[in-house]
Amino acid sequence: MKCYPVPRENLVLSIDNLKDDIPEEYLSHKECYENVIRKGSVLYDIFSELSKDRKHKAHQAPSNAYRISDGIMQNVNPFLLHFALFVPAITNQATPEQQAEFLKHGFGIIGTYAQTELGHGTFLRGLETTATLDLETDEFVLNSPTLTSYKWWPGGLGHTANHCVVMAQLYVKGKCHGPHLFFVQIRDIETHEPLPGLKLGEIGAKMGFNTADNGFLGFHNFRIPRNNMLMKNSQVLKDGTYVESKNEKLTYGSMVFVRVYLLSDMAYMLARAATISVRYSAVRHQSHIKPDEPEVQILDFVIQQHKLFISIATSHAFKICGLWLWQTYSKVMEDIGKGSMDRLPELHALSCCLKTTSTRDAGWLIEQCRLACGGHGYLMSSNLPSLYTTATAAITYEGESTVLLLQTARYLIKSWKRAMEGESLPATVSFLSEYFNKRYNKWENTPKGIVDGLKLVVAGVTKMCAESIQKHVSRGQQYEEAWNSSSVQLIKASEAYSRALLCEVFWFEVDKVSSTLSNNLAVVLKQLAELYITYWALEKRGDLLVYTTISKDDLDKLQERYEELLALIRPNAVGLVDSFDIRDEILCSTLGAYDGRVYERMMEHALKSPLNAETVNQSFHKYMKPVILKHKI
Ligand SMILES: CCCCCCCCCC/C=C\CCCCCC(=O)SCCNC(=O)CCNC(=O)[C@H](O)C(C)(C)COP(=O)(O)OP(=O)(O)OC[C@H]1O[C@@H](n2cnc3c(N)ncnc32)[C@H](O)[C@@H]1OP(=O)(O)O
Ligand SMILES: Cc1cc2nc3c(=O)[nH]c(=O)nc-3n(C[C@H](O)[C@H](O)[C@H](O)COP(=O)(O)OP(=O)(O)OC[C@H]3O[C@@H](n4cnc5c(N)ncnc54)[C@H](O)[C@@H]3O)c2cc1C
Repeated sequence: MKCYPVPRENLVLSIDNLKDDIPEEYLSHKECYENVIRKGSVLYDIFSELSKDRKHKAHQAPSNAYRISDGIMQNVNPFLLHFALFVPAITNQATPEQQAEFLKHGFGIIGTYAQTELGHGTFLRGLETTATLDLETDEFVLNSPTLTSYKWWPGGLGHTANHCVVMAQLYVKGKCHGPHLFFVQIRDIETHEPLPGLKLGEIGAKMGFNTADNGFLGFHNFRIPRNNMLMKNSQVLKDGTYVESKNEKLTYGSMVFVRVYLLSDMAYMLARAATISVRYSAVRHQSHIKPDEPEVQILDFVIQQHKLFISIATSHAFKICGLWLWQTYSKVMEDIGKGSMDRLPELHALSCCLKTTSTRDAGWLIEQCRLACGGHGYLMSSNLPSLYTTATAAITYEGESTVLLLQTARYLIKSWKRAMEGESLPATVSFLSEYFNKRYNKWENTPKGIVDGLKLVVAGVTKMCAESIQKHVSRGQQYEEAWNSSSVQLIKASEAYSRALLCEVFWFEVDKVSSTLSNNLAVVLKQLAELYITYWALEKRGDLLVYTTISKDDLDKLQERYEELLALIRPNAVGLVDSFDIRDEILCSTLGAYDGRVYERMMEHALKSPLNAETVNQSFHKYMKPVILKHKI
């Protein structure tokens, strides 16, 4: 068996059969898939060795080794779900004995996480796949009773995975106990043929993610041993006794893991887009600032700095907040391991709003980076279009953004009620209790002052939501109807909360470590953090005018400071994206390569187009020429 040392980028990137002769955009849908499986299998082998060394734990931050695959795959790795959800679901939701059993083949099996169905993605209690206990045979019988109950979307499900964790409604002795997770083999290990009683396939071409092999799966009286239900939190005994979980939401734990992780993932996606667009903006000369001087680097246009520097700052914000959220996640997982669920609602609320904001921001900021590169940003060889379609998928997967923001709003409203009753609150929402004492505080035009102002916005909007719900209830609506009637404001409360969290954590984490950094580094990091906070104060000036004592004069001063920060960051802009340290082979961009040879790389890439293999394409003679000659005067 090949034995790899812990992979380093240069080891992985030096493996010849991981390189593409033809750029992926010129391959067919099927060739694309076959190509990523070819490369993914090599990486899977390497990462399997790596993961064995690291003994995957439920809440250990995944190594960033999988980032190397971004460069190799140049798209989504169909094996990703194995590492992102299948293994974490088993280590999170199965007993130790089951883990030993299900993972005994180590990386000899390839899994995915099959929860979403054709008819349901958000409303998990509405999932239709059933798992019914057969007491006589000590098995569960899995069925897809309707077309809408077919599993639909799981990554790697179409043609890659041979196992999956399936979420199905548990039926024991005629009673439904709600969604539970089951370990299911779906293909023969040797032949890879679908097992009898299954209908498997891929769901077709998508806006992006086209190498993720998202698939569908239907069950027809498919039997699995009773022991294949993941039984760490709830159990079904041999005699059919159902032992319920201490908290039914623990079943959803695997989703929390990915949501928490996505903050860091988006930091990395943005770092790539910022690197490409800032480097390109340093190379591209276009137009004049002073009429009698040569054409300038487009990075010297202040509006270009306004478009791009927020992406540099946001990448650092997400990276720092991602570490903070990861530490929170790990602590809560440890508490749950000791039997305490107290902080699970807080973790759920934090992960929901931060996953949503980070994926949404990554989407529009990557698009802003693309647009800032003009026509060349529209080329697939710039890699900006692919970064956009990959990042924006995350706004939907792992919990659709609107739905998750409403989850956080649920937590904010509950916290507001507790605050009004004088209860003490977790630190992440304790500012709600201080609203009435602080809402008329004098505005401070400092990063801390802005953070305090953003928190007042959260409290003010949350109060408005609570009053709106109460108003609808007093007019005769049921609470759930009143909730629905107030949902536009509830989304606003969650968005404001998420922004305040990001600004607060970014500023105070940077402030905390700055004394340990070299002066130059501390200065630049603080400039980025202040740019981020000032950017969002200006974006949210309307809310600040409503809920704080900020004045027009304060805002004018903030605008001035923001423009000062752009000028201060300009000399370091290229150095800042270079410090993301993303190699050309992983950046995969003709516009963003370290050596700045943009035009040469663009031409080299263009010549790889199959269309350029001949000077006259056969279609001229077949189709064009007859028409031209017919109409020739
Ligand atoms: C080498 C290593 C690599 C590793 C890398 C990892 C990186 C990852 C990068 C990308 C990876 C993969 C690409 C694609 C992956 C995509 C995978 C998927 O998409 S899997 C499917 C995801 N689906 C969802 O997220 C579904 C969203 N829906 C829900 O979560 C729930 O249905 C709901 C929250 C919307 C509704 O819950 P419901 O039960 O219907 O009821 P309520 O709304 O009333 O909530 C009741 C109660 O429960 C609490 N709750 C809900 N969810 C959770 C949770 N997850 N955790 C904890 N608590 C939860 C909620 O707060 C309520 O509590 P109350 O006390 O009653 O208020
Ligand atoms: C690229 C990609 C990869 C994926 N990978 C996987 C995977 O590996 N495994 C897996 O199981 N799933 C996967 N999914 C599925 C994904 O998790 C679902 O698409 C997601 O959970 C949303 O569910 P849905 O698509 O059914 O949309 P729906 O839930 O039908 O939502 C549609 C619209 O209705 C709105 N809506 C729904 N409920 C509410 C509500 N309560 N209040 C207000 N508005 C509401 C939503 O906001 C949304 O705008 C993937 C999806 C994508 C795009």
